Amino acid sequence: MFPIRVGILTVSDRCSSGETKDISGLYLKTVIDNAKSDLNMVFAERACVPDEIPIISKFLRKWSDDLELELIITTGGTGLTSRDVTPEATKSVIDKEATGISVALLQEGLKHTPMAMLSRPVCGIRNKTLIVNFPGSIQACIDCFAVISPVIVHAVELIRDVDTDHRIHGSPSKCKENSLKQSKSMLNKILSESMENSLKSKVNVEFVANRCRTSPYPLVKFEKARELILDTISPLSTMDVKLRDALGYATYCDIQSKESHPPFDAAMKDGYAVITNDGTGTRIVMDNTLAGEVASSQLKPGYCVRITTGAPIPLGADAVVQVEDTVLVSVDGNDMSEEMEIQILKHPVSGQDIRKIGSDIEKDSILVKSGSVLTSSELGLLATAGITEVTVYRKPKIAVLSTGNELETNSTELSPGKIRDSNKITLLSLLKEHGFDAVDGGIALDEPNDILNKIQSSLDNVDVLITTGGVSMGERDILPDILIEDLKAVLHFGRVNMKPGKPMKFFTVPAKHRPKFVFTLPGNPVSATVTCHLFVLPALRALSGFRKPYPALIKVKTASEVKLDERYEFARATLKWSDEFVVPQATITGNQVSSRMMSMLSADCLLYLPAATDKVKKLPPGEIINAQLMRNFTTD
Ligand SMILES: Nc1nc2c(c(=O)[nH]1)N[C@H]1C(S)=C(S)[C@@H](COP(=O)(O)OP(=O)(O)OC[C@H]3O[C@@H](n4cnc5c(N)ncnc54)[C@H](O)[C@@H]3O)O[C@H]1N2
Ligand code: MOO
Ligand SMILES: [Mg+2]
Repeated sequence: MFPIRVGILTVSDRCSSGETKDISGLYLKTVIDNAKSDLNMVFAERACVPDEIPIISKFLRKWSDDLELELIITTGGTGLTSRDVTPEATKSVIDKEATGISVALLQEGLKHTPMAMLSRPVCGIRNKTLIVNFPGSIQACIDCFAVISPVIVHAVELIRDVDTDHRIHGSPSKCKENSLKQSKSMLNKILSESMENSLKSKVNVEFVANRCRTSPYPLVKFEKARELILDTISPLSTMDVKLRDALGYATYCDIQSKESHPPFDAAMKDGYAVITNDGTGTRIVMDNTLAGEVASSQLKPGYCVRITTGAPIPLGADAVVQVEDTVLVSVDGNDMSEEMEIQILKHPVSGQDIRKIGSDIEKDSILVKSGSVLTSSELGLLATAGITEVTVYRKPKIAVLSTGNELETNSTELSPGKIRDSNKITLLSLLKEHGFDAVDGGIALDEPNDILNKIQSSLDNVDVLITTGGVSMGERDILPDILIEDLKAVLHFGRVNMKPGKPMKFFTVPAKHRPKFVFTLPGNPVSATVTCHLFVLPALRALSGFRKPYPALIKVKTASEVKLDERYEFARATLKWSDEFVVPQATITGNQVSSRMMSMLSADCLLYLPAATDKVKKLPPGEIINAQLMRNFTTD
């Protein structure tokens, strides 16, 4: 059958006055344009009219009577407000109602929201034209189009009395589903482009034959790239936080103890506070002091005070004798409720089992240096010394943006040519593992305007943007051009002589208060993860005021021969400790191709493998090299 010509009539006062953009109409047009052959439909007419019955019905009549369109989809004006009159206008022009379609639309809507029951779609036939009412929202249009598209061809054939033995229709085929999925991904583009104030990129992707055939970005050494990043970065502003909110932050200044600890001479044992000169022998128990109390009387010769660990030493006492070195001599009264006399078995030494005031922490001593990361230990120490609030560097706000036309999320089944966006979850989680929260900046299509708008909307809200994909030599690897041409970004380096991660770039983008930092990581999942470890995490630490931004390297021993690459390589390896080895033994995790996340999975560390030279092309087994740990170790 001939393709079905579709008219799209948007009914909305606000759209027709130009107050808002007709996104739903644009979506329906795009879905039809995109899926011509799959759905056997072509876009024919589109208009946007106010919520007025005479105007709506005029268009419906004209498109049916004069243009003889097979299908008219209206969007908008189906609700309950006094201005919603699309169903009335539709009723006024149709000859027959197609109630089943209305029911199907309502059923679909109700799956998503009970609000769908407030829509009053009317579907019917005028002449040979099928007219269907969709609600105005973009989500409703997506859902409703998915519902009607599998039956439309057949419906039109029936309306036109076509010999249906030869009809081109059927159940919703894979092909149709795929077209719809693709249109959904186009929707992102439509939405970002039709947003008010959306930016238009200057980058042109049309003249592909014009592209550079060699990379314009010089290769820099790994160490140089790291240096360029840290030279650009200075810590962000500071803030005062309560101790319990300070975990993982770096201190702005040296922190001094406000108090001595212990704040008094304290017992280190449960026993008796004594006078050393009394030596061994019997003592009268004159008092007792629990931790938290202060003995009321001064100790006299021949007496002792029962004491618990942590309790203040009574005046006059100069040693504590642990209870194990004493025996009971007599009790006070007939029950065992109170000790009267005890015997000291061992001669005490002056100062024995007494923690002197300030022996753990001296008042005014420096407890934590500026730029130290606050872990549980620092926080415990500060709490001990009477610190309740600290000034720390704030951590950067971060967004992670994936780029690529091929990326799909949330679909149970992938469309042809598509893959899942795995970089997003990897990077968000990696950052979190290292104490940095980041937000999802979405997915940008490899389209200049979409990339520009997605970058800009992230940059509006963050200090650091991390992107993946679109930075190598492909015709749609346009991310760097957009940053430079549209956002006036300063490129600090454009390629690094390393494997994986060669096309990684680092930019600063001028902004009102302070520049924003953009790390454009390669799209290959391993390259993105490894460059995040090696460049992004140290940069985030530096921004957060960490005095030591780089992870420490350990020495490891190669388990077998390692072939060296011409680039400095960061191979993923597992580590094995054993009593025979002085250093752990590193075994590379199989194929190290940059797309293979399996190589990261069991890896304990990144091996720092030097680049091959004319003389050295491989490392023998047992060679000692540097490695960066990637996880905490536990054992069974
Ligand atoms: N002619 C040349 N081609 C390539 C070169 C080169 O020097 N000359 N470099 C290669 C290297 S090395 C790398 S690494 C990649 C980097 O490519 P891009 O950063 O431009 O990334 P894309 O082309 O967009 O994607 C590459 C690869 O990764 C997949 N990908 C992208 N995003 C994701 C994601 N979010 N989740 C999962 N997988 C993703 C994408 O589908 C591609 O397969 O370029 C080489 N080419
Ligand atoms: O530099 Mo790429 O990251 O090797 O695959
Ligand atoms: Mg590419």
